[in-house]
Amino acid sequence: MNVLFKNIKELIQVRESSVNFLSGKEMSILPTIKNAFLLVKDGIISDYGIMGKCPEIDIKTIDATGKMILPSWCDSHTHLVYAGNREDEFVDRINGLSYAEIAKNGGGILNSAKKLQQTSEEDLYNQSKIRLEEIIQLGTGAVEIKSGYGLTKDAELKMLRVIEKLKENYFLEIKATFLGAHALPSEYKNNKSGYLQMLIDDILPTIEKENLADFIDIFCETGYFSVDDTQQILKAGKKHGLVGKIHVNQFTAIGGIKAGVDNNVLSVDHLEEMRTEDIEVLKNTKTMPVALPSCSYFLSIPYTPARKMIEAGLPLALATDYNPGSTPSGNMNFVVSTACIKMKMTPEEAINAATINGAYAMNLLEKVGSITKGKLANLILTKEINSYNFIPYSFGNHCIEKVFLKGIEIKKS
Ligand SMILES: N=CN[C@@H](CCC(=O)O)C(=O)O
Ligand SMILES: [Zn+2]
Repeated sequence: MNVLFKNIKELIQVRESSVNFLSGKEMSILPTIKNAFLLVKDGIISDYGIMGKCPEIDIKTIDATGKMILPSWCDSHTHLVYAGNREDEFVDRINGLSYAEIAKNGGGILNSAKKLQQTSEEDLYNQSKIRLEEIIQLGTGAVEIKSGYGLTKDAELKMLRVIEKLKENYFLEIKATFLGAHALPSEYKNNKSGYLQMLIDDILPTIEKENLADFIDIFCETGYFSVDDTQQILKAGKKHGLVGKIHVNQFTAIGGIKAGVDNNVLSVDHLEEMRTEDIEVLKNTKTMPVALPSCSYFLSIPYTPARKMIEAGLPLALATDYNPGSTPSGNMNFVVSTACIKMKMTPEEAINAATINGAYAMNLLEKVGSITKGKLANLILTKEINSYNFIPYSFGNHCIEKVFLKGIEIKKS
């Protein structure tokens, strides 16, 4: 698709050449061009600059007077393929039960797994595509989606095939993660090593053969999977060509971050409970810390200590964690606002964390995350706003007028 955007009030996140992820002080710099044009050819960003240099060509033109353009959000952590909902557990928590107590009583991840196992692949696809279309309208142009609500070979593969089908049918970038080690199914209640062996010997070879995943993940947490389990799963995933990611330090800090770094994981996600040693171990590594503020909001647990981490020179990405239990929301606009309001990130830091650093956390930096020649024209066109600070300021709302994927305007279906 070819299109020329003219009179853009401010073109946000402009990077001459593809940068690596942003850390520490770099995160406070958000390069922009005021009164700009942006030229898209064949779905790719082809040129941009000040209006004085706008080319005179005869192609579809969009006048963006008073409006801003920024790269689409990059949401590097979701579980948006799931069956049914868990609003009953939400009420249980209001009435005083904790997330852990609900899980202990057969709720939580096992509750979602039961529902998913009983749902056909077609039904699961239809439920999931509604959520995918919803997040596209909310400005997400690249997303990672995990399995992990199957917990049997059939159901895990069903989830990954649904993700594959979403990839085929939608224009946004999608990465798939195998999260078989999300919780221990009741059939394996007293046989955790047997379950891990089943994931490794039975499911991983099929995933590799059918090319169904890019990443491998595990819930490294007290009561779920240990640091040793994490090492085992990450190593097995690597053998099958999967890059590691981990759910870690959500409720307790048990040394999982070090295990992740030792295994060169691409990202460590959650990080609500961070010790000084966890921050230290992340310094000068290629592992992206990922914060999920909507999860902290929904579960009323601590927020990832963004200021401490950025001031220690670390990078930080922001993602939604869209899932039926801890975060039934895939709204990156809310994530960016909440990061500013509750984690005291500046708008510049939050936008960098939700674009460039999110793209890095999905190995998608070559394609998305900034306005750079050669990257995909996955774009947000805002309504008329005074400054980009209005994006996080208008929390609970959003200032998106239109979204474009590969230069094509995606209208609500
Ligand atoms: N913490 C582990 N997994 C999900 C929540 C799972 C659930 O409650 O369904 C998360 O990232 O928050
Ligand atoms: Zn998660």
